[in-house]
Amino acid sequence: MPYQENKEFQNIFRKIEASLENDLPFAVYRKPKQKQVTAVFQGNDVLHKTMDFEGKGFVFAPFDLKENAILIQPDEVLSATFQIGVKTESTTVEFSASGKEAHINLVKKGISEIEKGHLKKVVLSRKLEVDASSSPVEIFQNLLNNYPNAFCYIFHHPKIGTWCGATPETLVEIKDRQLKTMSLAATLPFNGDEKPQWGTKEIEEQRMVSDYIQERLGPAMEELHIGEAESIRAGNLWHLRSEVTGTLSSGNGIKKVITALHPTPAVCGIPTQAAKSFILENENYQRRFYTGFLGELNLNEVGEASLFVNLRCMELQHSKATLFVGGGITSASQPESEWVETQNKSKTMLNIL
Ligand SMILES: C=C(O[C@@H]1C=C(C(=O)O)C=C[C@H]1O)C(=O)O
Repeated sequence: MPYQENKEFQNIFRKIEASLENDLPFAVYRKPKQKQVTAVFQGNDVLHKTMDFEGKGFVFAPFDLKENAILIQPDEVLSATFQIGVKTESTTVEFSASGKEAHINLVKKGISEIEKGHLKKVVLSRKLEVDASSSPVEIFQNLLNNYPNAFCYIFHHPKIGTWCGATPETLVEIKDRQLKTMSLAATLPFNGDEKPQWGTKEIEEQRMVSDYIQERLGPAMEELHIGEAESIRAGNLWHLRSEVTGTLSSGNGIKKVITALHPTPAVCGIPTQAAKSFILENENYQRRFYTGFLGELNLNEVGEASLFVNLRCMELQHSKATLFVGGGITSASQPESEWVETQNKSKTMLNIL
């Protein structure tokens, strides 16, 4: 078991190991920039679903909501402070070119749909399989140690599988009708302390996400404010992000906000339905929970939610890990660069395996 002095934390780790052994559902997570780790354990293996988002617990929703959002019921909730320990040595990751041709062809097809005027933006992704010698608990501890600014989680349900990740993207936080979200898009590699130089492609791509949030969320809000775009670092990458804040109009709740926002153009495209159909018909695999969302639902109080987009994530199966990576395609995209971008994104998980 990974070492943490804190007794509460050791207890959580032991319970994770016991739940994995007994094949019982749980979710353990730490919110961005916080020290507290929360663990939600369900006492039986029933697969609970929530469609109205009125359930209470930890929600784990797929990209395509038709497949239903899973809810881990909070039969036992524990929390502990996590002391950040040693970062994983950053090793040079050996990339595999497997899947390159298929991804490049997919991106070319996406660009051609955009050129024909059927789409403005589409997010295209792929999966890659690698060996994972560490245990799920060790992998989770590596995520906690390496990505303090991300939402780090591990999720297990015997009927769904084991997933974990460190996502930089908030879907939405709602408390007392106050809402917070973000408009996140565009990617450049992080090289030392150099500030990223954004081109018009990236600036335009992020503005499209902000415009979408304004358009979709605006009608449900008493007021909505979208901040200036700024560069934020996520592991070995830079992104462009605007903070979004506002007050929900009375009568509008979590379901309304989720329906308005998910799937955002940061993970799907514009227009939403056409981009989603293109993704479902053309990507070479099933996304399942990648680019879905996850987090607290009515857990501390009814009407409160703290939800994150499931990016920089992987599914763990025995000693294999399946990683999921994608990127936004616009008319200015170049297939080869989009391939490299997915390789760079895969480092977030490859670095800690
Ligand atoms: C789709 C992913 O990331 C999203 C796509 C981005 C982009 O196109 O530049 C940037 C951040 C995320 O909104 C992913 O990490 O797999």
